[in-house]
Formats: sequence, C-alpha cells, structure tokens
Amino acid sequence: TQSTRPQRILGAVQRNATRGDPRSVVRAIDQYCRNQEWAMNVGDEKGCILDSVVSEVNPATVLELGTYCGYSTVRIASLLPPHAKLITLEFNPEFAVIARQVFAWAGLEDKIQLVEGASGDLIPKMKEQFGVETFDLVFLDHWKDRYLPDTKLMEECGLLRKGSVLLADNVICPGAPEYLEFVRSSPRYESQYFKSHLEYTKVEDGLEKSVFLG
Ligand SMILES: O=C(NCCCCCn1ccc2cnccc21)c1cc(-c2ccc(F)cc2)cc(O)c1O
Ligand SMILES: [Mg+2]
Repeated sequence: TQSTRPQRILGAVQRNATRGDPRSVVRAIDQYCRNQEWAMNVGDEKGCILDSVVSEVNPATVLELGTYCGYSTVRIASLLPPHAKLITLEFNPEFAVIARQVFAWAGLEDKIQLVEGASGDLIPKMKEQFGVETFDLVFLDHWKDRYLPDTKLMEECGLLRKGSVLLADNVICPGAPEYLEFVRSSPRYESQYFKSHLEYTKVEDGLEKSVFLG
C-alpha cells in the first residue's frame, strides 16, 4: 500500500539522523523536504528565526498549535531549559503517530506532551487537565483561520500573562489576514514582523511575533 508523506519523512529521519541528536533530525527532514518532496514544516530559514525567539524568551511553558511531523516541536524542545514543559496539539491522528516517533528518535519524548484534538476544544481544558497556569510562548502553526479565535480564547481562559509571546507562522503564505490586522492594531499587543520565505521555496512568507501586554 502507498506510504504517506509523513511516513516518508519519518523514514528519512530513521535513515539519515542519529538517535538522540535533535539537530541531525532537523537536518534530515530539511534535506528530504528540500531535495525530495516539499512538506509544510516551518523549515530551516524560518526555523532559525523560531530558534532565536525561543532562546530570547527562554520559556518554562510552551504551547505549539500544529505538530505535523514534529519538526518545529523538535527545534523548540531542543532549546528548552531542563524542566520546561512543551505541549503540542495535533488534530490529525496519523500525523500524531509519526510525530511521536520523530520525538523518540530525537530523544526528546520526555520534554514534549503531544495532545490530539482541536484547539477550540483543548484550550479551555489546559489549566485543569494539563496543570498549566500560563504560557510563556505560543507557536501558532495550525489552521490559519483559527489563529485569531484561538488567541482570543487563550486570553479568555487566562492562559496569557503580561509578556507572553505569540509567534505565528505563515502570516503571508497561506496568510492569516484577520489575525495580523488584530495583533498589529490592538493596544494589548506589541507586534513585530520577521520577513522570510515559505519553507523550501523563494515565495515570501514570515513570522509575526506578538507580545501580550496584559
Ligand atoms: O496549513 C498549514 N498548516 C496547518 C495544517 C493543519 C493543521 C491542523 N491542526 C493541527 C493542530 C490543530 C488544532 N486545532 C485545529 C486544527 C489543527 C500550512 C500550509 C502551508 C502551505 C500549504 C500549501 C501551499 F501552497 C503553501 C503553504 C505552509 C505551512 O507552513 C503551513 O503550516
Ligand atoms: Mg506553517
């Protein structure tokens, strides 16, 4: 039977990366997706911007919306301090199966908690079910039309504190126009655009970093 793209990405990791070496896992996925077949990982160019924001925030609690194969999850988790907590939400169970194996190959399964389901259902349960107070960093990389409603939902659920950082992928391509308009015009957010390119292409894309001012 035909393999899926996530299965082929996992195969590339298992063939080319070293167990327990997160950077080699990231490199193996980037080489496969650049040379063999495109996939919607944040990629190496935007990934460096992600790395710099994670290092600057040095978060104790991280929420990632949109796991896919776990590429950005591995990038983030490999930069976290020892007792930090990374929760990543994935809607597609097939993606979740692959991502868990990628985390294991990277040796990061103890730092990452993958939860399956829809953000709109899971965000209101974060405090009671996952013992989270607030998130220091949120990486938005799921359905682009959910960026804005989920940001408002996180505010309503008290999951953001003064200084919480939202980092959103794909604000140009595929685009999240309502989200961009909101964070750039709201007095409760300080936003900054990091111009880059759509993963593995020359098409413009970028990350929007927005600090919640409380
Ligand atoms: O669609 C994208 N990502 C979202 C995938 C689905 C997420 C589903 N999901 C996960 C957790 C979760 C929780 N709640 C609800 C839903 C949830 C995406 C697309 C492109 C892209 C594609 C084609 C093209 F021509 C150009 C660009 C590039 C990217 O970097 C992307 O990220
Ligand atoms: Mg993306």
